[in-house]
Amino acid sequence: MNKESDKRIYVAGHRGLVGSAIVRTLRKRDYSNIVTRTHAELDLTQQAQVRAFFESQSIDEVYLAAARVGGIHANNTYPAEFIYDNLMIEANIIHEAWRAGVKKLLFLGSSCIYPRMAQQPMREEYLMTGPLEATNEPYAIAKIAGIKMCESYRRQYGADFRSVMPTNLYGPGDNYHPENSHVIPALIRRFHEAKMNGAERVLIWGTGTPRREFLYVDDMADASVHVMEMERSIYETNTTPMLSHINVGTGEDVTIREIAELISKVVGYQGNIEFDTSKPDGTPRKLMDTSKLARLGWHPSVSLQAGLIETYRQFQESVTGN
Ligand SMILES: NC(=O)C1=CN([C@@H]2O[C@H](COP(=O)(O)OP(=O)(O)OC[C@H]3O[C@@H](n4cnc5c(N)ncnc54)[C@H](OP(=O)(O)O)[C@@H]3O)[C@@H](O)[C@H]2O)C=CC1
Ligand SMILES: C[C@H]1O[C@H](OP(=O)(O)OP(=O)(O)OC[C@H]2O[C@@H](n3cnc4c(=O)[nH]c(N)nc43)[C@H](O)[C@@H]2O)[C@@H](O)[C@@H](O)C1=O
Repeated sequence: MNKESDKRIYVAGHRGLVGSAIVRTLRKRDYSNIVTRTHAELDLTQQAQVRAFFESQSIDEVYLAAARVGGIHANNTYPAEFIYDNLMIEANIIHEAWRAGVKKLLFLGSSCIYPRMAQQPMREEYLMTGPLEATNEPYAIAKIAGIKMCESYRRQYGADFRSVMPTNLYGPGDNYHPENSHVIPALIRRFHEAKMNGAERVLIWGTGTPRREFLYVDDMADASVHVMEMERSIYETNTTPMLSHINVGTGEDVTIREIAELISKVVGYQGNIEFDTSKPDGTPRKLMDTSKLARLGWHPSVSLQAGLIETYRQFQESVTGN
């Protein structure tokens, strides 16, 4: 290998929201040797397939952005798939990457690892200090297992396996399924369809009072590469062997009512917004304390309004074709 940018980097989940943004970011930074496999080519829940992949590919670094992902309804309806798939994907990739001598790995967790009623903003050390939110507990338990696997392989084997905890993400390439998606893509689609059909009202799930922190996916990809490019000694000085993850977010949150109003404006919908309180609210608030990553030199660059405008533009282009 002649130079840094030639190293073989495997991006797991490269067709997803975050994986595709990580690939875009790596290419922009002139990394030329990016390895990808579709779900059909490599089922990451299958250990034998994952072992054969790592044994044959001489991978230097891994971004682990493959996972079973969904919004509040999907997490609540398919808990078995959310815990099983995520545990298997993480266990297979982390273990087989270590066996094959991968030099560096980044695991993507989620802000739902923190206790439901955690003090706000949530600092990295609040992990496992209280009960989790019920609607996504199985997914959160799998994500906590991923963090602990990275810590364990670092402690026992000296593997340079790192973890970042993203807040709620959105952006081009999201999943726009009407029920199983996250709130931003769900509402972009609902407001867009209401505008096209001249509907008088749009229903928003829950009370509208929960607060969420939203980060544009290209910022997330940039933060991921920032954490991977950091010197090992800097990562280790800023984490501990038993608490080695780093939060990624904007440090600001809005209510679901506010995000609904903003999306309706961006889409240009003129009707009414109403709330369906038979649907769950989930965690009342999950605002990240992002001061650690800020001290390490990373800051978000895309505002919520600018990110929503670009996301809606791409939704119209790629999903609806108008
Ligand atoms: N979106 C968000 O708001 C947040 C996401 N995260 C985390 O970021 C990471 C990326 O999420 P995101 O990009 O949103 O998710 P997506 O669902 O958009 O992408 C996940 C990718 O993983 C692939 N995948 C899933 N299961 C398998 C499997 N068994 N074998 C091979 N590939 C598989 C999917 O392929 P296919 O579609 O073909 O199955 C898809 O390309 C995840 O770890 C997630 O937990 C964290 C916080 C918030
Ligand atoms: C990233 C994160 O995503 C999930 O957690 P969540 O933060 O609850 O994510 P959500 O985007 O689905 O909902 C946010 C809020 O928005 C409200 N809401 C209104 N109307 C719609 C709506 O139409 N769809 C959805 N999905 N939510 C809606 C909804 O009731 C809730 O109050 C985790 O399971 C887990 O996967 C995880 O880590």
